[in-house]
Amino acid sequence: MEFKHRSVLLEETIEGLQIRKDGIYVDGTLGGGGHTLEICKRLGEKGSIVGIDQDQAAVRAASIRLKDFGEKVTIVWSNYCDMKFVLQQLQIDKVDGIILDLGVSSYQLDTAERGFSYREDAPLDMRMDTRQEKTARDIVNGYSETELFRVIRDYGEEKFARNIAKNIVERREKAPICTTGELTDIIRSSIPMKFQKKGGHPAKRTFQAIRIELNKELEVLRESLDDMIELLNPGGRLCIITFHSLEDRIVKNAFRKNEDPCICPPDFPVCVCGRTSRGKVITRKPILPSSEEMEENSRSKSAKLRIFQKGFAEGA
Ligand SMILES: C[S@@+](CC[C@H](N)C(=O)[O-])C[C@H]1O[C@@H](n2cnc3c(N)ncnc32)[C@H](O)[C@@H]1O
Repeated sequence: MEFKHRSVLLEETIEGLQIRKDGIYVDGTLGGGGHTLEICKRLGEKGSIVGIDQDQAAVRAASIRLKDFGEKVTIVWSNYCDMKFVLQQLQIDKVDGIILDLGVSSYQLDTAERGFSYREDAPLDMRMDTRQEKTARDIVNGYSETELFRVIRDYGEEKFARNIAKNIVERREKAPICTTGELTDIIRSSIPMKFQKKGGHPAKRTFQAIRIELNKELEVLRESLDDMIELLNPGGRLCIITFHSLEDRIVKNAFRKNEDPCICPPDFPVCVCGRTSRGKVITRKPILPSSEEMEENSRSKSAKLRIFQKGFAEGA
């Protein structure tokens, strides 16, 4: 199947990165290589980019799409939480810009057998990295009712999480739940009809929740942001596109924390507040897609871009 994905907030992100011709950049969520391609076009002879994705299909597709840029691009099949290690292996100490365009690609959603979509019947999988053993099927059939409730409520912000968790547990007592179609039927039967007409497909929030839990999307993001800021050269920028409020909150708070200066009294011998201003937040309010983009690409509707710039002096 052809790798189809329309890059979101493309111009805004490229502008936000303030690309230097001789700079080194990292795309931590390479996908189809849409953002990386635009960065490559703006790089001079000495500039380069490292593209990372944990999905092998994305790595393959981007390698083909970006082949004309030769050694300017290095593509790595990895998780962006290992960015520091990946760069160490490539003998790169600091970079001039990092981009993350979070979530799933259209290719992942539209490839039925990957099991991300509630629109088609396929095995319950949802792994971004197929080297991982655990799948969505293990969560649906293995988590306790309380754990399922927590995941669906917290990561899906689903009003009917309790009902859905209860019905999953009831159904799997008869036979394991193996397909996206079976799960979608259970979700439908757990949400009162009048609520199914609002807020998109009734299974959307529960599928999102299980995907986030399985791929540890929020933990990985939370634990990687400080490292990424650390990896930037002075003046370097971190641009992050999020697709739901849970991700956006993590990014917003991490950026703020890295902007706030130390608040310890000046006579304290060591810092106890744990804050050191490492730069500034460029986007007080997130950048949103234009109405034209939202109209042309419905997947962009929930996108938000936030930008952080590394300071020229630590603690400044
Ligand atoms: C929205 S797509 C990126 C699309 C890309 N910017 C483009 O324009 O073609 C998100 C990609 O990030 C990857 N991804 C998500 N979380 C990741 C992680 N923690 N580490 C590496 N890749 C990740 C997914 O596999 C997916 O291919």
